[in-house]
Amino acid sequence: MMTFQTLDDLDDGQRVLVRLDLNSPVEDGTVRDNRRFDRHAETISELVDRGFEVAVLAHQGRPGRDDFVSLSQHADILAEHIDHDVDFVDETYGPQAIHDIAALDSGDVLVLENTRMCDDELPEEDPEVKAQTEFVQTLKDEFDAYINDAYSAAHRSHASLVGFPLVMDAYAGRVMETEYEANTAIAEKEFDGRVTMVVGGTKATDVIDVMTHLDETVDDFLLGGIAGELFLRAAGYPVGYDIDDANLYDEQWEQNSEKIEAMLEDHRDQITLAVDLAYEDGAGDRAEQAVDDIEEKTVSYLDVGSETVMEYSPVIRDSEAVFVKGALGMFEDERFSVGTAGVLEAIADTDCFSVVGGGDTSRAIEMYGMEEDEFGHVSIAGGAYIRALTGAQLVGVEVLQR
Ligand SMILES: Nc1ncnc2c1ncn2[C@@H]1O[C@H](COP(=O)(O)OP(=O)(O)O)[C@@H](O)[C@H]1O
Ligand SMILES: O=C(OP(=O)(O)O)[C@H](O)COP(=O)(O)O
Repeated sequence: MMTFQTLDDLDDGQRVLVRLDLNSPVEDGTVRDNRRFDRHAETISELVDRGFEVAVLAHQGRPGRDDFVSLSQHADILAEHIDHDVDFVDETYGPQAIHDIAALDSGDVLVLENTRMCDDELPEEDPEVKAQTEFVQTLKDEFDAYINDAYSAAHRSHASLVGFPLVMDAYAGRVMETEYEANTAIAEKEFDGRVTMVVGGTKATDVIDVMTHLDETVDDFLLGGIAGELFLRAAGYPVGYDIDDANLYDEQWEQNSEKIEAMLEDHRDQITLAVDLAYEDGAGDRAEQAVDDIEEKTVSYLDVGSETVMEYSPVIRDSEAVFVKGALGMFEDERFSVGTAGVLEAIADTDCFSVVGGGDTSRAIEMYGMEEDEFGHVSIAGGAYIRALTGAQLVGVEVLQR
């Protein structure tokens, strides 16, 4: 199955450029530790132990969003996970970065600044185009090899993910190897019984794209989060648009409304929408409202309601396989964890085969007292894993396999 080179094929002690996915939740400017650090720490520790000189590339957030911050905090969190010094430079490939890279010694680790702060990183373009960018052309000469460990970002055709393998010796890191193996095997599985997909989170565009390709594999889509509200909007409810200065709904509605309307038209019997939603009332408490009673959206809905969880749980109990992508609510705040924790508990209580994906969503497992081994596979990938479920190749994996 696997045709890329791995760390087993690489001689020790070389100068390596390693792409990780450290994209993390950011709350009031503070980067929250999560499973991605844990997993990538294994790759970095192995490289340190084998005497490599290591420079790390990673992204954080998207330009224009609150989570678009520097990687300086990530360097500190990574250092704690590998129990070893990690340096940081606030450039990705400028003169200071090149100076610090040149000064690396055996076993040193240097995190370079957020790749999305470079003009060349975005937007998505062909690997051949990305390989010719100044970003890739400048860094390629500083290293003996490129290692991609960022399976969870491998669905993006960005310079740091697809440019380097075309111009350097390229290898898969340990996370890339294990996530690729697990997710490819899952995509090939066949289930006799009901297959359910729980769809939530903030990245509606990713999930809607994939839903349109999974309509023959998945029997029931249970919706929540931002995607769920957009589907409610398409079904005629007055929700699913931005109020205040939020930027979660309208842009994604513009991009996806036709697809959502077509999904509802062609597959209404496979799609279950929330029957109630939760919001913060004037006293700061959780309040719930039936969607049928909403006349106008005057509050931000931050979770699905308890009635919805009661409707989703029996569907999960009757399923042979359940795939989760994205949280049903803002579970980081306990008041709005009812949907996400309720659905995960229903999965943990049954014998079904399950996959929980997403850097953010998988955090809810520990936060609400569940264990990883109550689920079939907990992936640190969200969008990449559901795309892999469709059988599609991920561009970042494809270039490693050339
Ligand atoms: N209604 C909502 N309003 C605001 N944020 C939400 C809502 N529902 C879910 N979220 C947020 O979605 C995040 C997960 O989104 P996403 O990035 O798509 O999933 P993942 O990281 O699991 O792939 C969670 O951190 C959660 O707070
Ligand atoms: O967090 C990520 O994806 P995910 O939320 O689907 O798990 C990846 O780092 C990709 O980030 P992006 O969706 O901003 O390109």
